[in-house]
Amino acid sequence: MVTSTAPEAELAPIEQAKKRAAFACGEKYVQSGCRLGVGSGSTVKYLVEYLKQGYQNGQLKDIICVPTSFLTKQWLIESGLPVSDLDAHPELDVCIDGADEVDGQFTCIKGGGGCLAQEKIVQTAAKHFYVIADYLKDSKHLGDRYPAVPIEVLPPASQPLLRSIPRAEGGSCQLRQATKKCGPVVTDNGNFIIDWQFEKNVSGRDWLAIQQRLANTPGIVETGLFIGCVDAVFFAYSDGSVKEIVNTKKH
Ligand SMILES: O=C[C@H](O)[C@H](O)[C@H](O)COP(=O)(O)O
Repeated sequence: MVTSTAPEAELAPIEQAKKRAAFACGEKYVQSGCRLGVGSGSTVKYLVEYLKQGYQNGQLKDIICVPTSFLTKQWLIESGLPVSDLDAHPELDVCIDGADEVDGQFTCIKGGGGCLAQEKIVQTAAKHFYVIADYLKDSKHLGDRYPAVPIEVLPPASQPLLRSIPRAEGGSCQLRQATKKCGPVVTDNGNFIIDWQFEKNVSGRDWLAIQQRLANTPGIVETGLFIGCVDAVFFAYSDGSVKEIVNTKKH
């Protein structure tokens, strides 16, 4: 078992939860020789810390890390971990990523940090997909915790899509704006993000059908809906416990 050397007591409770989820998942599903997709976001940062410790102390040998974003790639490089890509390693053993929300059917919303298209590509290349999350992401119904589905779009399609998505699916759409730059957020792929605020409390919503309609719409690159792909979620709770919830439908 790889142990943490970071002063966990100094972390805020929510950060402690993220770290526990990441370390628990790493301990169970990352072994020497693993070809690993490494997701994006603040929870994944702790996974990178876990990998760094294991790699440096020799408990994780010959691992290959395929990042899902520019920032994750930088973290991996700074940590001295072996970084590759899908050109060199098109098939991965495992992908581990965070999420903005995970519902009772293991459907996830991702992309709150603007990363979703590369995440989905890397996830799809992996045999197994594990989500690491703190207790704020655990929901019964999608939308209980996170208010919108991020959608990556080609810039020339953004204005028509801001109108056509709510017309077709209800709710409302906003072009995500940058905070320290004038204008919209630009993704790692040079695209924009539309946040689709869907209507809440719609019973029996078919997320798969919605995903398929959106994915078939010209100009939409990918959505932050991850459906039917999660093997297990590691939720870390405020009492310090971590629970692995296995998706029995995938096993
Ligand atoms: O765009 C970002 C990614 O989809 C993240 O995995 C997701 O937003 C969760 O990030 P965090 O661990 O920071 O809550």
